[in-house]
Amino acid sequence: MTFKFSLSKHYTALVYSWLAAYGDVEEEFSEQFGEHIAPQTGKMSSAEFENVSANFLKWFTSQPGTTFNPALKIVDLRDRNAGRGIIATADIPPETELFTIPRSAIISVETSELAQRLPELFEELPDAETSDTTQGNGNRNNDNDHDEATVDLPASWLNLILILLYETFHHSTSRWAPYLSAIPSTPSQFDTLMFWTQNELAELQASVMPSKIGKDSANKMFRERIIPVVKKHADIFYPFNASQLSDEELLQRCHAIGSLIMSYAFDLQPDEDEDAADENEDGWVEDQSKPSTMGMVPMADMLNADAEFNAHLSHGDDALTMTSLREIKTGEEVLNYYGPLPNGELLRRYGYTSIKHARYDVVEISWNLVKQVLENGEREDSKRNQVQQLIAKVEQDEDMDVQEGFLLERETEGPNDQGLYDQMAQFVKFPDELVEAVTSIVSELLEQESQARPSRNTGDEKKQLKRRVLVTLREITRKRLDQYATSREHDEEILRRDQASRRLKHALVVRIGEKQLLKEAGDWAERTLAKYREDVTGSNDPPPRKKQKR
Ligand SMILES: C[S@@+](CC[C@H](N)C(=O)[O-])C[C@H]1O[C@@H](n2cnc3c(N)ncnc32)[C@H](O)[C@@H]1O
Repeated sequence: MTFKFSLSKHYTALVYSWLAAYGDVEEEFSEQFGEHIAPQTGKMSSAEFENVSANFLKWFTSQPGTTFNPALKIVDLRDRNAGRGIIATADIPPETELFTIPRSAIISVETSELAQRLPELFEELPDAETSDTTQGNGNRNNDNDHDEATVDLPASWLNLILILLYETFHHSTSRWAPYLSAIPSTPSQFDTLMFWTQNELAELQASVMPSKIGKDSANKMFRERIIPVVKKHADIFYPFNASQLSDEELLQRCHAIGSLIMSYAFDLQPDEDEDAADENEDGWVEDQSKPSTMGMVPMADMLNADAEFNAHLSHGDDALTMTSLREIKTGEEVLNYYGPLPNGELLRRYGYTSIKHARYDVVEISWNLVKQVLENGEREDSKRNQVQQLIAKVEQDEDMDVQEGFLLERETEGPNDQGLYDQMAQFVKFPDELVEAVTSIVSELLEQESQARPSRNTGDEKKQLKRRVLVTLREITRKRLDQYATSREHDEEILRRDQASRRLKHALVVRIGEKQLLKEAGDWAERTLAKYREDVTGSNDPPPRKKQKR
């Protein structure tokens, strides 16, 4: 069986890591556009909510070529902050067709009225250069310095933003009206990091996630590449006689639509039997060399998701089909998969966290922190000078590329073909590049020491080196943990009390996950060190220390 990796959401997620961005947009949607904006699901009564779901389902099933398994039901999951979702109302066997969406029902360049009215727009937009991406799992030079991610959107993104601006401006006459009413459209409906206040973001403590939001460059992008297009073609974008939005209002509309695309849109791959994607040994297709267009896929985006999931979307020539991967029991939620994302990234892109995604948590270690630990490891000035010289040498070594920083992560396999995991994720090693850089510096230091005091040579230089490297790595995890204002235990206690706001809970899950990973990395260094401790004597290994945090 061949899966598209992350069931297509992966590309969306990657693309959005270019966008990575949204201003602290207050909810200021103009009254004049109220009629075009879907009601806020958060504030809707249950009856209204059900009504919107029912209208959407009726519209969906009336589209030529759609199917919807009668053992499914769209439900209100707002009591657990999960919006709409789909559950099974009867046991569903594996490999059962859940629903089918013909390509003609998807909102994309192929189906868009805007693309028919202004075809030149969709030929004009060149792909933006992706000079600095902020991909979630990539290494990045960051010392919790909160530098801003820069943003460049590929054409498929810009195209879909224009198309959705058009459709939402023309909501009441859009052929997707009942669908547009069922998906979010205002900033207050998103919990993605773009819409968090500074105080809320501060709850992420030393996580690098706030630095990845990139709202300034998103603003720039919208101002330069979207707003001028809408203004130039105002007669087409706005319904007849409708008043036009100010630049600020348009900017806010772009932010909401950008967030919608980030958390709802799919990349529309060609028929998966035809394309040339690379399939790995587990049957997961990990990359698409050239993702084609992006689209909003009604019903497929009503599914919530988790790291363990039970449904898969396949891309056929004429239609996309959602299929069960294993038995889905009565009452169980049908779940999609957004990819191997750490909770920080899940929160940034999708506005929620899940304990099952903790296996993918990561912690970034900046080169600055590594330097600090190496320098502080030496008490004498002369030795510190030596270390600084060695650090400078490593920094000039292009092969090492240390400025990018390093990523701590666990070893973990992907989900199996039932959407489950066969093994636990485990921390098994520090990043090779980090070990290499530290080893290169420590080995030269030891060499200099042994030349200065040949009488102290033990003949066990290799073990000595290994040990000093491990001590440094352990110290790096401690210093990185110190950058967080509170202890993991303290955070867990707040979560346990269950009185935190929704966003604080998400922040807690992210920072607890990162602290937990740092603990596992430190414990791993400690355990490995124990193997060498008895053999080697005479080092400046600082004694284990306990620092109390609140
Ligand atoms: C494609 S939509 C899924 C449908 C969505 N629940 C709705 O009401 O329209 C993706 C969004 O659903 C929410 N979501 C998805 N999976 C979730 C989960 N496991 N728990 C909570 N919220 C989830 C997040 O807000 C995410 O941005």
